[in-house]
Amino acid sequence: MGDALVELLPLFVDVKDMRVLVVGGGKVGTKRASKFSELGAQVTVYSLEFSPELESMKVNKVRGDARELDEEFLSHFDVVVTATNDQEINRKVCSMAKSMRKLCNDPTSPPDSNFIVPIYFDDGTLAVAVTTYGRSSLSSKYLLDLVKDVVDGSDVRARVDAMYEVKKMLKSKVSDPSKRFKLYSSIFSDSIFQERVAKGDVSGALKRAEEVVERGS
Ligand SMILES: C[C@@]1(CC(=O)O)c2cc3[nH]c(cc4nc(cc5[nH]c(cc(n2)[C@H]1CCC(=O)O)[C@@](C)(CC(=O)O)[C@@H]5CCC(=O)O)C(CC(=O)O)=C4CCC(=O)O)c(CCC(=O)O)c3CC(=O)O
Ligand SMILES: NC(=O)C1=CN([C@@H]2O[C@H](COP(=O)(O)OP(=O)(O)OC[C@H]3O[C@@H](n4cnc5c(N)ncnc54)[C@H](O)[C@@H]3O)[C@@H](O)[C@H]2O)C=CC1
Repeated sequence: MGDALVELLPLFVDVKDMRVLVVGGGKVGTKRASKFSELGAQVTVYSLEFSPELESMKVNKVRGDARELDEEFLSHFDVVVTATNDQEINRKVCSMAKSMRKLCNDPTSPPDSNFIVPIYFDDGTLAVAVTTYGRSSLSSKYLLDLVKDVVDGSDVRARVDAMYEVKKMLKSKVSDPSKRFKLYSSIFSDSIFQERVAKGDVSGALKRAEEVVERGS
């Protein structure tokens, strides 16, 4: 586990309207089903038994034995999660899904997955996701908490907000993209701009950015 030579590309994916099959309706299956469902996916849970939360959740439920799943059934889905407590079954279903070029997450065996679900925060301005490739979820959570503290104790959100205003201003004022790209860097590293951002003075920072643009053109 975690030692497999698999390199993964981090992506932030819009799962809205995707068809997601969760095999196994226990604790882990419930977590995955509710996350995908919250984000607008069409979730089907296929399991021998369903947790009480799933019973009351608005997802499709199909009662059945995962040993009987076939390609015809899987062909109706874009994404598969194998979360039974039987590793052998999970591996078989995930392998079938991957051979059909589906995305498959096996939360019981990261090396058998072609995507994993990281721990993350997303406040709408910025998002950070962490994984240890299944080595230790608790350590991933520890790192994410450290990152959250750094974000909260720094001016990074104000920087993002100010630079977003700068981007809108530059796109409307400077038509040459190569000039714009130089200006992003000069503005970002300008000490007066930075001082105003640090004080939370986004409009003052934007004024300074405009001065940098006028000076440079
Ligand atoms: C690879 C991955 C699955 C994937 O591919 O998606 C995976 C794999 C495994 N985790 C296991 C155990 C635990 N998982 C948690 C918790 C979380 N696990 C999550 C993600 C992932 N877990 C994926 C990437 C993880 C990464 O790289 O960091 C989180 C972040 C998100 C989520 O699951 O929704 C959620 C945090 C929620 C929160 O705190 O907010 C806890 C702690 C707890 O329950 O409080 C424990 C017990 C202690 C520990 O392990 O640290 C075991 C069984 C080990 C065994 O059997 O002994 C396996 C399988 C294996 O290792 O074989
Ligand atoms: N990724 C993660 O965060 C974590 C992963 N795990 C691993 O995930 C696995 C599942 O854990 P839990 O959800 O806690 O187990 P659980 O016992 O709560 O749920 C298992 C579910 O699988 C279903 N199932 C079993 N055999 C089946 C079959 N043949 N066909 C259809 N459905 C079947 C059961 O009806 C049940 O709903 C375990 O192997 C565990 O090691 C555990 C904790 C965290």
